[in-house]
Amino acid sequence: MTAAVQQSSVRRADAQRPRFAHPAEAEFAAFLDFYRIAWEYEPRSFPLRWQDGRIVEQFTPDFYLPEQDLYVELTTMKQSLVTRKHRKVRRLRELYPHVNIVLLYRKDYHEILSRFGYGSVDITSLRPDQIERVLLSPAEIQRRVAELGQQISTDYAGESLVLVGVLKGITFFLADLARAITRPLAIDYLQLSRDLREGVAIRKDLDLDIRGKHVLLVEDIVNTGLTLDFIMRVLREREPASLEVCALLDKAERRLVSVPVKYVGFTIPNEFVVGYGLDYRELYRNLPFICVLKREVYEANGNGHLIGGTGQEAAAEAAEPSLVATRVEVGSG
Ligand SMILES: O=P(O)(O)OC[C@H]1O[C@H](OP(=O)(O)OP(=O)(O)O)[C@H](O)[C@@H]1O
Ligand code: HPA
Repeated sequence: MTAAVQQSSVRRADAQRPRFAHPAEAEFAAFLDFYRIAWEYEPRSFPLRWQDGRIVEQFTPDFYLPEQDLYVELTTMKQSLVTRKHRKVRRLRELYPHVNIVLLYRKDYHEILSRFGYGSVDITSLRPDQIERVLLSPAEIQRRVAELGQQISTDYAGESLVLVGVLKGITFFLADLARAITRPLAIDYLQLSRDLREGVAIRKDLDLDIRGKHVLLVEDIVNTGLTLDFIMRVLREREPASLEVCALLDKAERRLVSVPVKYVGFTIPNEFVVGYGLDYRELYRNLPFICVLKREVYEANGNGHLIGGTGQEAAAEAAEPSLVATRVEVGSG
């Protein structure tokens, strides 16, 4: 079964967009959309004062961010407004101590990202304006990894397995997936070398003997399928009890050879992506989200500003016909 999730799942179609009372609210909603943080606009009013059993004062925070169970009230630098809002927030906290609320100044928008697993956005000297678009937020990745872990745990009930990760893009996905699986498991790694003339070869082989074992091959991304096809043939010769594949990302449009990927995290459009283990010339693996970078970033790298090289590879990848603003699908085997 494959469930499709619109790329704009946390965004709203124009017709569904609320009428914002203030331009700053529309700007904040656009900021949240960019980082794929789910939001609701003014979903709840909190009574603050009563007289003769009637509500005489209430407070409706501007936004609710369900992923963090957090209300946000935006504020300006205007002192009279700030004082009034501080008073309302204080009162709300007294009356509803379990409600999380922050009063947010425009200059502090980016600070809120750390609550959503973004860490510091310029973690590798990457500025927000160098990101073309965020494809998958940390919360979306973690939710899907947890689902995959559950599904795999169910499918391997009563068994133990060997997770085989293909270095190096697998670094974070394998670490998270392994902890989401509740079956006993061993972890091993393969590393490949690629040579234009010689093709793909094993640079670092497994330490474990997988004969008679249930093997789950874990990949960060499948494009043409050529890498996976090669690895599957090598591993099958070792006669495991079973051999299945789990890939976080599937660029299905690029497939040249058919490969059986039983567990798919997300089917993504044909764009070059970085983050959460995926690199461009070894950079950006430590971004906690997955994004498409602006072309100028690759060009800067290609000129040797960051890590050297010609930058042609990713520029070529990035230049391939892409389905920008199409959708990300959540798939399962
Ligand atoms: O389906 P294919 O077209 O064969 O492409 C998929 C391969 O590309 C990526 O590796 P990459 O060369 O980026 O190495 P890395 O994991 O070390 O970053 C990925 O980890 C796969 O191994
Ligand atoms: O989109 C990608 N990003 C990073 N590394 C990759 N290796 C294959 N595809 C990709």
